[in-house]
Amino acid sequence: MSLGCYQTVLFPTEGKSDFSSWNPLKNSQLKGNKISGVKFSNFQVSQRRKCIPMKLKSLLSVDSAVEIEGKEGVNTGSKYDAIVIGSGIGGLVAATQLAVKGAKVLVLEKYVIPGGSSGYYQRDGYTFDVGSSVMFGFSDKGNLNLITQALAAVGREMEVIPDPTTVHFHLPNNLSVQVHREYSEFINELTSKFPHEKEGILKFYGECWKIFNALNSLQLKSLEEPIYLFGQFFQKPLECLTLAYYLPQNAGDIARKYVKDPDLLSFIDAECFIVSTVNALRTPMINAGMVLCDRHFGGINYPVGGVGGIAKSLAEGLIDQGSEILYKANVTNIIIDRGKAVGVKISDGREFFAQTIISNATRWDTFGKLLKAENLPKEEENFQKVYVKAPSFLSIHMGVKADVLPPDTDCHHFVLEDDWTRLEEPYGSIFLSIPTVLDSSLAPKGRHILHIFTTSPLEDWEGLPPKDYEAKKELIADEIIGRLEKKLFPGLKSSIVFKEVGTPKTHRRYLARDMGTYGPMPRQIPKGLLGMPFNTTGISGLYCVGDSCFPGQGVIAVAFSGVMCAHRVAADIGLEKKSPILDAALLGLLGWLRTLA
Ligand SMILES: NC(=O)c1ccc[n+]([C@@H]2O[C@H](COP(=O)([O-])OP(=O)(O)OC[C@H]3O[C@@H](n4cnc5c(N)ncnc54)[C@H](O)[C@@H]3O)[C@@H](O)[C@H]2O)c1
Ligand SMILES: CC(C)=CCC/C(C)=C/C=C/C(C)=C/C=C/C(C)=C/C=C/C=C(C)/C=C/C=C(C)/C=C/C=C(\C)CCC=C(C)C
Repeated sequence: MSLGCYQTVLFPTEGKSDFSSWNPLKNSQLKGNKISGVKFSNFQVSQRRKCIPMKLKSLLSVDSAVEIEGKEGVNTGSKYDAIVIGSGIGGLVAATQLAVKGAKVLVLEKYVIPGGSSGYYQRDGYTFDVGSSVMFGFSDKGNLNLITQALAAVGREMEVIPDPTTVHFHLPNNLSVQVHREYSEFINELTSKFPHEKEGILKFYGECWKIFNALNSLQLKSLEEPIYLFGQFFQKPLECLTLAYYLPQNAGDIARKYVKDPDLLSFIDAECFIVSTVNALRTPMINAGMVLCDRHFGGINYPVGGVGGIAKSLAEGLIDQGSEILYKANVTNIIIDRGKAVGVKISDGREFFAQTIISNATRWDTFGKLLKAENLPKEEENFQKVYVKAPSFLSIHMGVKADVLPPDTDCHHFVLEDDWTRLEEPYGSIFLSIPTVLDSSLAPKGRHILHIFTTSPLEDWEGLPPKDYEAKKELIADEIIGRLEKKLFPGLKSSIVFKEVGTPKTHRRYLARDMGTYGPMPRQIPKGLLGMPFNTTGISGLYCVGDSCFPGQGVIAVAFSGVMCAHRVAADIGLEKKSPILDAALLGLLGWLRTLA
């Protein structure tokens, strides 16, 4: 089965390459501005693979993007309906949703391929996901399969491989829990470890299902658009009231209503930490409900060929709709005219203008770098009071000899060996994904990919001379790998055939995220999702999309923020119904509610 084409893209790690001299296409088959040849992989169907009937239409060739780079196709003087700064999944979903509503959109991306933290890179026959490989919202059922829906909106489908186990936890006191795809199997496994808490387990996860079912019954659009929101309240009053009830609540408080065992509460903390980088007491209950159930409802599904295919397909679909993407376009300023955002300037001096500007950069980057920090709107001040930047990550991408993994090894692991208090500490918890367990085509024959990551603050890596920086990378990576060798895979170190380490500086540089942050996290105990801003900002014509918008971190979460953003922008530029009076009332109400957080 042919897979489509891959361009070899390098994702150099800090200290190895200089960005200005970096030629990302040097290993590809590019000639001039065109891809002249592509690499097709033949698939070995993994035994665990059971494809959901979605056919892979294409993984994008980047021809169109490269042509745009040749300046054809982009009308720098003309007005677009929207300019999107950044092509992370949030930005791409906003852009494609707007394009299918009839808007003319220009996406400006600093890097050479789309996707941001959902991008990919290739080395020595391996295709590595830059970030996580745990894909929620990628099934063929319900209303919450937002990744599937975003692709379908622009006529794209991807073949996916169902993951039988979302994650295998390896926790203190030798607690090992596999989160099976089948809900009943997961509950059986958890209650077998905590038989005295069976009722509490059923009640806590039962509340998660109440939220999930309410969410899954709604048509998801902008919660900042009153005609839609009131319409949903009218059509589904119970479901909307359920969501309104849980909106200001956190998962940890609800867990404590039913569960007393401290190890079980710590397990629920670990469940939440994976999706919010904070413990359950600080994780909004709506987000917990969403992810702790979607993994059983639609299941976790891995895209054949790697996560990078999602962004590539969206970018291709966007261009099909008559909109445009310009790569290596580093936006340095948002242009404001009489208080309204009207355009952007990129680092080579070119300016582009549009009716609306949508920033997929983080709010810290948008309001700290692309706009002058002294003009920080009140709303943003409030956001920065309630949310801080989550730490960045140290990531290790490795190729290993396949025989080091025992048969039936799960794809995703979370490791915290001895001490629950280290859960949120830097280098405390280890995330491990082995996507080749599901899709063997991502690595050369007889090899597996191990993608290991752990939280790490940027401060740990600043100010080091290059030699010390390299030595520190080796030292910390060696320690993390050693822990995995001891806990999971004896002989791991000697099985390594490829290894590349990325630090928070790498994340900052190549994902253009302030401090290399993973996303926003609440400064203290939040009021659930109440304080999380939506897409409009204090500046007319300027919108934000991505993980510093409601509902926060996560690929599916930023996809939802993209859907919401496109709807709100479409209403504001006349492509969807709008009521100025109701708008003013709802936006005022939402602004006031956020001040309560
Ligand atoms: N790190 C991980 O492990 C990982 C992996 C996959 C997904 N995720 C999830 O994805 C979420 C982030 O998605 P997202 O859509 O918000 O953003 P993103 O950070 O993935 O993408 C933002 C994009 O904007 C571009 N950009 C930023 N500033 C720019 C500028 N000034 N000019 C031009 N381009 C610019 C970046 O290059 C990047 O491509 C995270 O919350 C995380 O949960 C994380
Ligand atoms: C006032 C008002 C407006 C109100 C009204 C009421 C209502 C109606 C409401 C509504 C609401 C809604 C609709 C909401 C929604 C929500 C959602 C959709 C959410 C979502 C979420 C999601 C999330 C959070 C996700 C996340 C995820 C993540 C982060 C992931 C990650 C992963 C990783 C890191 C990986 C791991 C790995 C290993 C283990 C290896």
